[in-house]
Amino acid sequence: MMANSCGYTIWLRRSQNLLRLSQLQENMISGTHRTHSVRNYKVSVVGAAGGIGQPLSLLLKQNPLIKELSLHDRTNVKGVNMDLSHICTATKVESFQGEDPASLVDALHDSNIVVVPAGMPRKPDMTRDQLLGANGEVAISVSRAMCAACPKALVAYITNPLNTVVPIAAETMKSLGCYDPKRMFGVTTLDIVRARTFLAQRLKLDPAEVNIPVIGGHAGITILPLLSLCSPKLCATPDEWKALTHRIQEAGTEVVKAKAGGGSATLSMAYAAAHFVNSLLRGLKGESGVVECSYVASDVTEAAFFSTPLELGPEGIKKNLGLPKMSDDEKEQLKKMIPELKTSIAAGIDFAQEAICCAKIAEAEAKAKALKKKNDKCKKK
Ligand SMILES: NC(=O)C1=CN([C@@H]2O[C@H](COP(=O)(O)OP(=O)(O)OC[C@H]3O[C@@H](n4cnc5c(N)ncnc54)[C@H](O)[C@@H]3O)[C@@H](O)[C@H]2O)C=CC1
Ligand SMILES: O=C([O-])CC(=O)C(=O)O
Repeated sequence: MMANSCGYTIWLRRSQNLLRLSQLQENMISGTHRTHSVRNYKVSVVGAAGGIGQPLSLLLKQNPLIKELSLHDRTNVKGVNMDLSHICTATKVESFQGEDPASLVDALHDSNIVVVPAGMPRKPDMTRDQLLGANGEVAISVSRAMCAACPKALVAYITNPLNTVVPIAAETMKSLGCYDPKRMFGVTTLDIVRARTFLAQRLKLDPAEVNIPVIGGHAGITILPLLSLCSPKLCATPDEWKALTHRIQEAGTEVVKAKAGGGSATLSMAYAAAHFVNSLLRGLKGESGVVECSYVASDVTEAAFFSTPLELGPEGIKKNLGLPKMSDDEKEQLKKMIPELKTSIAAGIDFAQEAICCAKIAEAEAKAKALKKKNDKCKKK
């Protein structure tokens, strides 16, 4: 009896420690204390069975603000759902599988946030732009489903080429009359995660102590880390400065090369996206002072989409904080990236317009077919 009760006490202590650990993890992810949080939101992940989708869903299952996690993928998502649903957090998980638009509409129904890591990753020697043919359609199907299922949700795209995918989504939602630029985001958080990591290595600090804005877009020279604003201050030679900027801009390619045909960044991206989704949730619940950089519709430069620090709120973007103060060299780099961003944005608008046109033709053809069928029936009578 004594031994049993002693064993039970040890077990209880251990499980309390376990609980404490998971509470700690939740707090780490959320930046909030569990007792002050409200588990109130539905978050959907499109592409949940993929390299990013799975670890992202695992992290979101631990977020104390999420009541319901809805997983969608074309394939293999049922097992991911079963697996996650055994984790002892109160977040309810459900899954929807299939290529048909109806399964996506069902998955997204009444979501507060839709996060999209669906689509093909790069292989070595590919540019992100080369993914447009394979991935452009993702933004169209998600936009259509959102207009039907959750027109007021915030949407966070991860899918590449991000600089083009977000304009495709915006154009598609516009054509359906449900576009709200305050609610659409391209996730560039991984660039900031990387910048903080590399700068912390250089400064010999904990990355948690390092802050830096990264503006622009999410490909090559359109990724502009503002090293002049690094906190704590970075003292380095111009060559070191250049090398650090280049490393941050090409970090995605570094991972693609290291994975040697096995895809691109997944775990660091899942970490970055979980952080970004948590910031969106904190904004939704009315927390003040939540600021993230993200690629959004913008009028701060000549590019119609651009990432700058944004204050987040219950409606998505509360305030675009605009371009931070830059050094002369950073201003030059900004000038150089704008034509590339404009080209990527124009490609997105063209892609969406073509799809809108095809959809209209298909709709007209279906109507004509139905009318002909009706006329033939009448003639027979
Ligand atoms: N924004 C960023 O910083 C980053 C973006 N990415 C991008 O994220 C995307 C996903 O990467 P991974 O997870 O590594 O790829 P993956 O191939 O491992 O997973 C993609 C998943 O999406 C699913 N999928 C594809 N089309 C779909 C559709 N129309 N509807 C529903 N599900 C669909 C697939 O079945 C698969 O499970 C890629 O385009 C990649 O380039 C990757 C890293 C960083
Ligand atoms: O490089 C890629 O293709 C994936 C990506 O966007 C990143 O890791 O930054």
